[in-house]
Amino acid sequence: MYRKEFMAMANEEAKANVNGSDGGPFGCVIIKDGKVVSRAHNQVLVDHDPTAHGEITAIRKAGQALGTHDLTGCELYTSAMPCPMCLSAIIWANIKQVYYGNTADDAAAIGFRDAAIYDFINAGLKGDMLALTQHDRELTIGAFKDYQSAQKKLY
Ligand SMILES: Nc1ccnc(=O)[nH]1
Repeated sequence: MYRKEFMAMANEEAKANVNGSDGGPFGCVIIKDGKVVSRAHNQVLVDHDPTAHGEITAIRKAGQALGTHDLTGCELYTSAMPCPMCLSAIIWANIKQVYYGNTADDAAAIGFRDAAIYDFINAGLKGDMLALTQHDRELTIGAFKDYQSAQKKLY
């Protein structure tokens, strides 16, 4: 169930980057059983890490706090609509509930590319944002096959 106090907390994290200079104005809080597991803001600039979005940083901290990569049962509050990278990370983490404040268009209005990346994906990964081409599958497929065989031996 949505609780405004947690969105306010995510917003406080976002505002920390308006006054400070760790990165963009994005904050995130992860909740489990009504308790804060982690809170974080965008650290792209301070970490020299383009993946250090508020959501990714909060997921990393939650994994450390809970001792697992599986955040089943957690809820995520973010001050802005997750970008495609963060959306994927949230799904990989098995988080099933996300509450967000600002929209991707709001982020575009202050110069962030979230909406442009969604447009690229919706256009079937075609366009000049990224050249994405497949090569030499016969070279790379072996690791997948070996992984599958090894896993099967475990059961
Ligand atoms: N939703 C977001 C977009 C960009 N950066 C972030 O940290 N979060």
